[in-house]
Amino acid sequence: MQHDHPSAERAQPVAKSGDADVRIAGVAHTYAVVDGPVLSGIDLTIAPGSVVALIGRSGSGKSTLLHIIAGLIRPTDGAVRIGGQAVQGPSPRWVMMFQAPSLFPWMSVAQNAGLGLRYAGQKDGAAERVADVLDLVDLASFADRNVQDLSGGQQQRVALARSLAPSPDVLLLDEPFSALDMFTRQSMQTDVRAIAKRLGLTMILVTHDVSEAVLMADRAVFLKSGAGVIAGDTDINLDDRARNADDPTFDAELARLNEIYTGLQTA
Ligand SMILES: Nc1ncnc2c1ncn2[C@@H]1O[C@H](COP(=O)(O)OP(=O)(O)OP(=O)(O)O)[C@@H](O)[C@H]1O
Repeated sequence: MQHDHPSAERAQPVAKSGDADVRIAGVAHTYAVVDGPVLSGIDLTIAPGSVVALIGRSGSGKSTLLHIIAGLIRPTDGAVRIGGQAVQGPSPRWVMMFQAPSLFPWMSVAQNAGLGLRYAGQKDGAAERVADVLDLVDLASFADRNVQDLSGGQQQRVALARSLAPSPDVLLLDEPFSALDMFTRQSMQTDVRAIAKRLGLTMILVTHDVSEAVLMADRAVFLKSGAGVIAGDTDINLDDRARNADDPTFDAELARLNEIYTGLQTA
């Protein structure tokens, strides 16, 4: 595996994503089979090119909110706009990455990465674009390999390449690294943040792991279990060089966020 350094630092002709903000206004959601709202009165504006972590305990509605932002669930109330465009369904401009990479096992790495372009109807220059995104995720030399021969972390990189190929404005991550071992997870966290920053992507990440938020995000938004409301919202002011578990400022920021999180559970 070749991820000692973030490939995002390399100069490659990868198309920049358009800087897009995400505006969530008055979003509420109730599932038909569940008593009471899962989300209520969610107002949130996310700056273009920023990385926001949605943190909350199991069942607090994080995934529901992410699915609403992705256009995979229509909210019971309220609306989401991305770069000024109303979200009314899935789009290649806002793409979601899940915990399971769901690749086609009979296809090569490059073929899987190219599927994002096929879904988006972008045929022109597809081979070059696939080569660019595979380079971006450090898999250039794996292009012709069968995805079944890759490690879990490498398969997640293929899924990331597939998501990035159509040059989305917004990348939505639903705990995508939680099945990976600690070292692979940390390199993915660092690399994905670097890639998002390089491309100008707005990124929203769902996690219940506060350290993942401190490693990856510019801002943490806390959802409160039971109420389905935003109960905390704080900037994470860390230099990228301090975003590793060995840095004292990282530890201090982690302790500060843990305190907020713990306080919300007992309030
Ligand atoms: N499709 C669905 N139909 C009915 N209820 C659902 C559905 N999806 C989620 N729920 C319920 O909505 C609530 C919030 O679920 P959600 O998955 O959004 O929370 P979460 O914070 O992402 O949890 P986790 O961290 O466990 O994934 C839970 O009570 C869950 O059981």
